[in-house]
Amino acid sequence: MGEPILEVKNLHVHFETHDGTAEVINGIDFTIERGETAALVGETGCGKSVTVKSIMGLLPSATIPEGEIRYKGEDVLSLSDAERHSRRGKEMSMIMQDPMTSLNPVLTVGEQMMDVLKWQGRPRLSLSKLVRDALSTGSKAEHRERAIEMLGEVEISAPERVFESYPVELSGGMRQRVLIAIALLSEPDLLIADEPGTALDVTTEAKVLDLLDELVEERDTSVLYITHDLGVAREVSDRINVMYAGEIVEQAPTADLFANPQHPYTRGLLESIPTLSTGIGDGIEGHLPDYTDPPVGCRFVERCPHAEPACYDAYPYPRQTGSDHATACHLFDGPPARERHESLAADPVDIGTAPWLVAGGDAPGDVSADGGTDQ
Ligand SMILES: Nc1ncnc2c1ncn2[C@@H]1O[C@H](COP(=O)(O)OP(=O)(O)OP(=O)(O)O)[C@@H](O)[C@H]1O
Repeated sequence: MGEPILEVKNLHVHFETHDGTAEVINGIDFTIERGETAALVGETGCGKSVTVKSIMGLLPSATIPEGEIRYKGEDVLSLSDAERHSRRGKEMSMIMQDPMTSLNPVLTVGEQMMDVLKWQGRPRLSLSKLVRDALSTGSKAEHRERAIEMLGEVEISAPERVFESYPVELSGGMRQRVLIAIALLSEPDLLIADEPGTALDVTTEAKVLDLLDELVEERDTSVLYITHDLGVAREVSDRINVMYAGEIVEQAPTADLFANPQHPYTRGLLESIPTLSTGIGDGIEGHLPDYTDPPVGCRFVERCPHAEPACYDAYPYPRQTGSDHATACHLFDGPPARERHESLAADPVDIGTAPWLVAGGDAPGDVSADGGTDQ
């Protein structure tokens, strides 16, 4: 195992709502190694953005009753706002989902990039430090040159013109490239990419994803990639964490996850990947549970075709189901995949073997090697 850059351990994130406490993130664990691209995959509303905003410290309305987030070994939850702010941008950077709302419409691209270069890594409201730093962080002309160079690196063909443009004057693909340029300006060690191609058409999305892949590979940047699409995760990531209703239900290296998908939810997501022949996937029937009143056992229980009574009552603690594969489902047995956290500790429950592992069993769908299902 390589050196971890980010470790999330037993993270719980709650929100107070009119209907009570929403227990959105329920004890997740995952690690990203240096230079690795990890994906967090799950359908809309399953808690991907809440997870990454917790890592970035961008959720002032949330409480974190338990858990740790370690960046380069440092416990970021114990840092002050100023200390976290100083790591954002410089150490960790984020590309948001929607390029139109992530860019400020009243500032030119150049003004927004210059702001990043001027403010990167500086704690807010520290005037004395600002004055000291002003002497050592490079001139306006140098910042301009660096920003235009970065626009060239994201393959914008007229970088000087785009530097002077307002976001509304650019196409969706150009705006997304600008966001990538801004996120990489400070050469962060960890980049969080929250569905960076979602707002684009399929061809432009593919180009933007390829470009991002190249840029992070050149820089050896670690990436946490957020997507609802397992097909996209397979293209971009070394390791996949499958998330359902605020829990990580399966994690494995990408090739292993596709060769041997285990959790019924993962298999459902695989069946949802559009196939070449039909152009559509089957989707998974049903809805996410209410976060203010989640099931005490498995959160997927109401949608699972293999649910047994025990699944309603017993929390499926993640088990080591392969040398580097973990699954949180009572159909899979194995040693605990992680340290047993008091609040979630559970004894194994025997509900038998996954039907698709039994010869002639009732498989939920034949997952073909290319990730789609044979129709
Ligand atoms: N500030 C908040 N207050 C209350 N609930 C919130 C808040 N932010 C997010 N949530 C809830 O947390 C749940 C998970 O949301 P989240 O945005 O993380 O999902 P997601 O997996 O990123 O979905 P998408 O792919 O649509 O962005 C949702 O039910 C959402 O309503």
